[in-house]
Amino acid sequence: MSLLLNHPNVLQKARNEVEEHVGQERLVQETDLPNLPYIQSIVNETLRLFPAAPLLVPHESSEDCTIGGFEVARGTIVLVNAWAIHRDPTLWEDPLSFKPERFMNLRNTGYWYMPFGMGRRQCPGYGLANRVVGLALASLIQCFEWERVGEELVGLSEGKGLTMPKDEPLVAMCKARQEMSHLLMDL
Ligand code: HEM
Repeated sequence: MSLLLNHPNVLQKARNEVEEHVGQERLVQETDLPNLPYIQSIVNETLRLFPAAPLLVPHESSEDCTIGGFEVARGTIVLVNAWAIHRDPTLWEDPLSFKPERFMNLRNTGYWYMPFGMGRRQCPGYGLANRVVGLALASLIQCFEWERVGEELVGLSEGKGLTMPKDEPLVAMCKARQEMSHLLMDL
């Protein structure tokens, strides 16, 4: 939401997608998600810039190996800096900009995108997490108008903690959309 408030054009594009594929006569539901690739791209792009586990979780190498020219002995604890990989300018064009479009029609993200880790110990909850976050975001966009509290952009600085919490909690203005009030009143 913070990124969307700072990029109203992206928010508008996401709303257009929901309007086009879901409309105003019913609430968005899980089965709509495959038809909402831009919403999914917003989730992907957010997790690229702000991965919830920036260093993933510690792994232990099960055998001697070489990673990027470094010899890693068996039994070494290895931390993968997904945050740095996600912002590497040799892997991403304009890496610090919030551009959900970069994930549209991208079939394979390769080894440079790993908000849920990778391989055998990849997060088993990633499908559930993507659906829950995508559906929550789509619902917030479908049902409410969102605005910043002032001219100033929402601060995106990171607080302390392993999961990169926001430094300051988000404060925003939101109101139910007139067009959706007939559905919201029945909830
Ligand atoms: C946006 C939400 C989530 C993010 C960003 C996330 C991210 C991650 C990451 C980075 C790992 C470590 C992968 C590695 O070893 O390198 C992990 C592991 C794990 N996650 Fe998630 N996760 C999310 C939601 C969930 C949910 C909803 C569940 C369960 C329903 C879940 C269950 C697990 C479990 C059990 C592991 C340990 C897997 C293993 O070590 O074999 N996660 N997650």
